[in-house]
Amino acid sequence: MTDTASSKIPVTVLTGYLGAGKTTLLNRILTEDHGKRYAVIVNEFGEIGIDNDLVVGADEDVFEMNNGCVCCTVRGDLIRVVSGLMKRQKPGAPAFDAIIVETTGLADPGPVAQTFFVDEDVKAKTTLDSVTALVDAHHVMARLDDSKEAREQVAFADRIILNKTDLASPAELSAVEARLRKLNPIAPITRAERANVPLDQVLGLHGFDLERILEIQPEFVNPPHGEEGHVHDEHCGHDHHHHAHDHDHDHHHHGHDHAHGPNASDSSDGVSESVSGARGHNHADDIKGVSLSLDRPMNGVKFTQWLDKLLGEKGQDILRAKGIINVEGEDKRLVFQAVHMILEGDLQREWGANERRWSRAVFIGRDLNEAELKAGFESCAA
Ligand SMILES: Nc1nc2c(ncn2[C@@H]2O[C@H](COP(=O)(O)OP(=O)(O)OP(=O)(O)O)[C@@H](O)[C@H]2O)c(=O)[nH]1
Repeated sequence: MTDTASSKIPVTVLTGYLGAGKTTLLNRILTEDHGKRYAVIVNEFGEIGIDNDLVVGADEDVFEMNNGCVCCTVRGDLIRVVSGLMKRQKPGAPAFDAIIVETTGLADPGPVAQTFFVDEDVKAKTTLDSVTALVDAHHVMARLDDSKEAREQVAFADRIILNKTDLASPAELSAVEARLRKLNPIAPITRAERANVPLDQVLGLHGFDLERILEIQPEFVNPPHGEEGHVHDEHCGHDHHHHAHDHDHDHHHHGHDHAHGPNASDSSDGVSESVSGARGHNHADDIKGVSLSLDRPMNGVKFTQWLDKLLGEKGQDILRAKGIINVEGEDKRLVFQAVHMILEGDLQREWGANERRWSRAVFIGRDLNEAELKAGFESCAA
């Protein structure tokens, strides 16, 4: 590949399933004393900006791409944001040393990475440095079983960070590593707690390997179906007669069914584990996000009890929950985070004088009862 990488802005894509530790790593990168300027692009699930607010020093250079359906809209959004960033560059004095893209936990990193090869404008100005996958050592085995996205994220990575090692035994960690190796025999695996990896293992790797990606996704540099330049071939996997590409763009829903080609096939006992059939693209697993908000202050005790009970009862199905709560009588924002039943919460910075003081939360999971969640959330009002 000919690449005048030095003059192009390196892009690091952070991937990894819901709750794996992407934001934790991002915050580490942004707070470390490196004297560099990073532009951050956050792609979040659900229509209420929460991730954006959980990124430290988020005032300036964080760009949000807010969409439920990553696979279809992310490329347009990303091109728009990256092009916008480039306009802020002055000749000879780059405004940014690097761009970091945090993808949603439900995303196949393919379309994001693809953007840097397919769009001419973006291609001319940026270079994909690496795709780094965060893995939750405690939950990943179950997710590799039931989620094609989780498998894709691992398979696609140039580097894997096996995070949350504090939540797994040495034997479990070895078993996880063996499984990751089957999906991705090449990417170095680094163990980490709270994503404490040296930054030189994440940034400036020159690690993106197009050759390898073309083995996993032969369609990688072919613009998607329906876009200019798309070439139909045997990898396309579409049924052109029933072009079942009509997902509803209701942002509460990620349960759309793309029916692009064969479904995931998983053989966990083979030598290598396959991600899916060629370009299989099926999110039929009925995962959806429910966004909740309330302008009235909340009773902190009621809210905590409600959340504990909810996670205790439905934690298996709640893949991820997080929120920022306006607690009555409290000047600080209560931030909570959950991955299944593992809940963390603490009071973080004070509400700003001009900040809208409201509570908001997002729950992502299977079979979520939106009406029940909403009623429960609102019953915590002070
Ligand atoms: N015990 C433990 N918890 C961790 C570790 N790393 C991150 N966490 C916690 O795991 C939760 C999820 O971390 P995030 O960094 O928000 O995960 P994420 O991948 O950005 O999540 P999404 O963007 O929602 O997919 C938070 O509560 C973190 O504090 C770790 O190494 N050990």
